Amino acid sequence: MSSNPMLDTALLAPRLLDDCVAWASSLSKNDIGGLLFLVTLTLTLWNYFSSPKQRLVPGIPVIGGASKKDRIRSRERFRHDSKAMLAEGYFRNNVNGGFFYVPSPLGERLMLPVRYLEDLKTAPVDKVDFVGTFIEMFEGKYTTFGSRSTLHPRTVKADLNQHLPDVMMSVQDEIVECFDEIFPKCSEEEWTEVPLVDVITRIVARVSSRMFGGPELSRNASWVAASIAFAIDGYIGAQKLKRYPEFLKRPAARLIPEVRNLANHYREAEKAALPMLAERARTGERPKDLLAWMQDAAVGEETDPRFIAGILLKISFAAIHTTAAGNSQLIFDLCAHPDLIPLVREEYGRVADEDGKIGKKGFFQMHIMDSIMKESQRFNPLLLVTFERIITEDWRLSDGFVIPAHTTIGVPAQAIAMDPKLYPEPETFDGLQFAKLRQSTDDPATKGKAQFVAANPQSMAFGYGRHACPGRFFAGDEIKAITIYLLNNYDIKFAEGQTRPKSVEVETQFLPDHAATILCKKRKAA
Ligand code: HEM
Repeated sequence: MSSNPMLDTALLAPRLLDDCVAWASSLSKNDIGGLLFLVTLTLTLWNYFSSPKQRLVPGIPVIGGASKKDRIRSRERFRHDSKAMLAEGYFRNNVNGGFFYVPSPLGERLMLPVRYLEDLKTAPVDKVDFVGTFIEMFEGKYTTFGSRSTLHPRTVKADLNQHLPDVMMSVQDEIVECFDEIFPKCSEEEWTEVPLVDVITRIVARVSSRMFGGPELSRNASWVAASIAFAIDGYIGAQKLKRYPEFLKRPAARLIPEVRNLANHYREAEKAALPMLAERARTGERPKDLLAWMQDAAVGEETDPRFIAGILLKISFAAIHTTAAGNSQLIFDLCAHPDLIPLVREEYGRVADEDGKIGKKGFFQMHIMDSIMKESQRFNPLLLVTFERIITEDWRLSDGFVIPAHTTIGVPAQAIAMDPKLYPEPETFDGLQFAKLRQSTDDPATKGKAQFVAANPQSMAFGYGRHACPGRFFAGDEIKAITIYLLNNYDIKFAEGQTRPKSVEVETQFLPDHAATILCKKRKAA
């Protein structure tokens, strides 16, 4: 035998192959079934043992029990009963500042007491990884979800927020057109049943597109449809992929229709954005929209127009279904508490400009609407857990506690919002409580904390720190503008005997019920 191992393998390979072919042709059907099973098992085990493993910190309570069997059961339970599990963990362990693990299909997530947020809020992104949680949740390796580019958060923070008053003027024009074209036709006499979440999602997609690329983009029906479908296909595609072991996900992704559709959505985004970018580059025209700000702020690979078109889809994922969910929940709450509706209409009368539009000051002065939005979000936030991050290296907190590498951390945002230490009667819906708080104090910090857009350890719906949602100021004004247009032009209510639709739990997500409807009637012109 040669002493060169490479050569040995090369010499052996053809014989091995011949032997294998001879052996395989001698196998019966049953043998082949057994062989396939063995190969799958080996690859699954290899995949299991070769992927980074989470280490649990001893002594930290695990919701549902710490034994392997309990954890496997609890991981399944988390798919549809996450809210109760998180509340159990928070109220049993966290009130006095304890950590707890909540098992989930992704593994045991470590829920942190909020006092550690200060230690982590500006941690380096390669060690305390925000985008990684998206990539995991939405199978980003195969769906492209979860971009590490900072172009969109950068421009939303620096440009959109600065130009918000101008943007909101054209957004309000878009809302009028949207209701004309999208909202079901209603009469002044009869109540019409409206599938709320679907209608609001289509309106929010159009309105957001106006902010992304002006009327040219918002009137592009193919783009608007792609921006809605991108999130839905990505979400369903990711759920389907999760059924496969890691080594089978790539081939499976090629067969799952929703994942395959994503390429069409990218094509649609390019078809819409590339001519606009080219025209703007040619003329030097700079309208006040996200596309123009991204074109100006792009550096390096970000300057590729196809890259910008892709980011446009990713920002629509961050902006559309999130805002539509919040807006739908608010409208459900207004139907459940109809006494609040005249107060909102009166407030609008006080703050609106002469032309009926709401300006920068007007949006800020809508304390009643803002308060109801915050209360609605306290009960039904989009996410039960926020501040989700993957710890990539052992991370020592200021008091010496070490979070082991490969741990997904988070904060049980919705459970915190139900803490009687923070809210005197947490289970009672009081739409005006934040407006009263703002009125009752001169302290700017307390007034600030009572706002819908506040992001602090008591109000975690928009996350916290370095990655706290930069789009929340736009989302807040957008929800106000859409809701006030609805209330000014329609009466709304639930059908006789209908109760407030319950939100649907899907792991950490808490989604408005898509099947729920409300009744609408056109208001008589004054
Ligand atoms: C009510 C609607 C919305 C909700 C509930 C929401 C919620 C969130 C949450 C929880 C985060 C993660 C924060 C963290 O973990 O610390 C986030 C991040 C983000 N959101 Fe929103 N969001 C909403 C609307 C929007 C809108 C309208 C935009 C765009 C205009 C937007 C753009 C973003 C971006 C770009 C990030 C990532 C920030 C980063 O990478 O640093 N969001 N959002």
